[in-house]
Amino acid sequence: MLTGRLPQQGRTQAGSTNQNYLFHLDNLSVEYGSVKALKSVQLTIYPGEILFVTGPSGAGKTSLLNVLGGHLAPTSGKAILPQERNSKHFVSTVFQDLRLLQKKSCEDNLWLAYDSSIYNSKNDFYKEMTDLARHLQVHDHLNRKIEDCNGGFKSKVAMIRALLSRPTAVLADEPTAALDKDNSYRLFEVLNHYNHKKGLTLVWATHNKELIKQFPGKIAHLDQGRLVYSGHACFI
Ligand SMILES: Nc1ncnc2c1ncn2[C@@H]1O[C@H](COP(=O)(O)OP(=O)(O)OP(=O)(O)O)[C@@H](O)[C@H]1O
Repeated sequence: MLTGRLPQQGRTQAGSTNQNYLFHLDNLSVEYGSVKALKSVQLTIYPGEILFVTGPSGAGKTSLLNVLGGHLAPTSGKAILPQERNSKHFVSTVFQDLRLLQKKSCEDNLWLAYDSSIYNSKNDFYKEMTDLARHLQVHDHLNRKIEDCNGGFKSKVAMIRALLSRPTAVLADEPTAALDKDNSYRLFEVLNHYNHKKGLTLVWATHNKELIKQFPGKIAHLDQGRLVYSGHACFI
């Protein structure tokens, strides 16, 4: 089994922020009317890191991912995002609701990620798509309509679509919520492989402590909108 790389690069000796980061949140807050979803969050994510965002329901995990993906503007503070600094960076988000086209087949949904400027040919894209589908054991049913698939199957399709866009970073919001233990591990192994092979940065909101223990990375733990712990996962 592949294991996660401990993310040391980009840190100065004293542990302070240097400029090689991918994402940087500076004293960032998000409010929805009177609800304070994120409070003065300070967070830096470096290229090639695996970061698990943890915390109880309502702690602010989705809000944090939405800020990182550029889908939600902070109420105050600053978010410095890779996709805004450099157009060669692409950040792909797997939302909790997956955002798949229900009436289309799985394969049609995956083809939405095809971009002729990043693939040499449609054959190359098709090969990568079928390889990923085989690893995640969905290859026999790619002609199924999304509306006819179960939740776990759909989350795998959404993750494959995200990876096919060859992103710098994947932001995934509870992607294993509908998966059993074996399928959760299988999905994470594929992501871990992309992390090792291609330096993919992964930010993963999850309640799944077993998964975190199995694949070492870092943790950002939120509680009522505050980032109360940021560091290596071995301390959970
Ligand atoms: N669009 C919104 N309008 C008003 N309040 C919101 C909105 N989105 C989130 N909230 C509130 O902001 C807080 C943080 O929500 P968020 O969804 O970011 O937390 P979470 O940790 O992802 O929760 P969960 O694990 O249940 O998905 C919660 O109190 C939530 O009710």
